Amino acid sequence: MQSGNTIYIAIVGVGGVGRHVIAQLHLISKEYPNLRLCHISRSKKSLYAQDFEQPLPFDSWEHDLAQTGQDPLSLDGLLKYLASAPGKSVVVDNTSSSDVAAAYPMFLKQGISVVTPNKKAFSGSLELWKDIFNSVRSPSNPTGGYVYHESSVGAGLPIISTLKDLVDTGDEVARIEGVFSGTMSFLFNTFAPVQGNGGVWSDEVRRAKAAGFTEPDPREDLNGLDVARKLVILARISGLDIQNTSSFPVQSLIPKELESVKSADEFMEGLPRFDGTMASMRDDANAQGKVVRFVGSIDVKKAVLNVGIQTFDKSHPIAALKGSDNIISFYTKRYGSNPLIVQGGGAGGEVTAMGVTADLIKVIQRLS
Ligand SMILES: NC(=O)C1=CN([C@@H]2O[C@H](COP(=O)(O)OP(=O)(O)OC[C@H]3O[C@@H](n4cnc5c(N)ncnc54)[C@H](OP(=O)(O)O)[C@@H]3O)[C@@H](O)[C@H]2O)C=CC1
Ligand SMILES: N[C@@H](CC=O)C(=O)O
Repeated sequence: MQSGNTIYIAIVGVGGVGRHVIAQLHLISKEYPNLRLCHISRSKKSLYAQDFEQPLPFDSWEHDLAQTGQDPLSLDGLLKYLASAPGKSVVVDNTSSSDVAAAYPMFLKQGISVVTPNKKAFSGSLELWKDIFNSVRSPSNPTGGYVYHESSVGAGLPIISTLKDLVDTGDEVARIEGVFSGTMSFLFNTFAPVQGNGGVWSDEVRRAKAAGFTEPDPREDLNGLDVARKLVILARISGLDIQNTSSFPVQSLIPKELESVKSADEFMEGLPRFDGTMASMRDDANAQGKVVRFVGSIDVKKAVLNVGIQTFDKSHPIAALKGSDNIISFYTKRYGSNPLIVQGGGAGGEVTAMGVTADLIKVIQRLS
């Protein structure tokens, strides 16, 4: 028999991030013996512990999912299943699905906590944002679940927690700016390096996808929306009521001619035709001793957000980034003209899963 203190974990999505979350849960399971893996799903298959007595294995799940996986439960079905658990439960959403994101209030209202790197809920409609945070456990709502989404901005980097700490302790955040996309960082660092020749744009996009930096559909990175989503999340935490990603200018790097192609594969096939355009932009900047980089900024005081390409002197810290690094600067009243800066790998399965697992540990500690 499991005690009421047992915490049941349902993993939704086992791609680049989700599989590392399970591996990291395996690592921490000795420290948290009350943790049970009860459900694992991908888009077309799922596994679940029928009666909660036999938890799913942390090691052989992939084989079991392939061999004995069943049709996934609907989101309502997952809610009913978790609500019947003989203990507390947490949904870990490792998808980029808007449908799963829209279901967070439903889970939270039933006392089921949510941990996720998925940006869709927090950057979607302001109504959904409010519904989520009104459903979270609080003194006035003691039956709600907890929600944590650190990895929705900066992967495993402490961006959301840092901003929340600044806001909660009464600092005045004036401006947040930097490189918010691991994919864009990798692309521009390799395609337009400070020294030496850069690569070919479409080849670098393929490499970013193969490294697990891009969104499931890399057009979501190249169209600027991934960065725009992150800015919406940070702006809302800073106190701005941003309606959605259409509320401010977002520069897209999707060539006009490829805007209407249906699949990501078709897009990748067409992309090499535009390598020359990207190379000209790089070479123009280089001729002025500069490099191009894809950045975002939030002027919190003026409620102005911007996403797009800018040129930087080769000596600028943004020009010197390596790999998939993000660099995010918080200008606040307390920090004055020397911003608080967070920098490091901003994409990839393992580092993103670290942020998710760390959030999960916070939930486990609060529920235990
Ligand atoms: N990769 C990164 O560096 C970072 C990613 N993130 C976020 O993490 C999330 C996951 O990214 P990543 O792992 O790279 O993406 P992947 O495409 O590698 O994995 C997505 C997983 O979600 C599954 N899935 C999709 N829709 C559903 C659904 N409705 N129900 C159940 N499973 C579903 C997919 O199923 P199937 O296997 O069948 O395709 C797949 O297993 C995204 O929201 C992304 O924005 C955040 C920060 C960094
Ligand atoms: N595709 C995203 C993944 C993390 O959010 C990125 O490249 O930053």
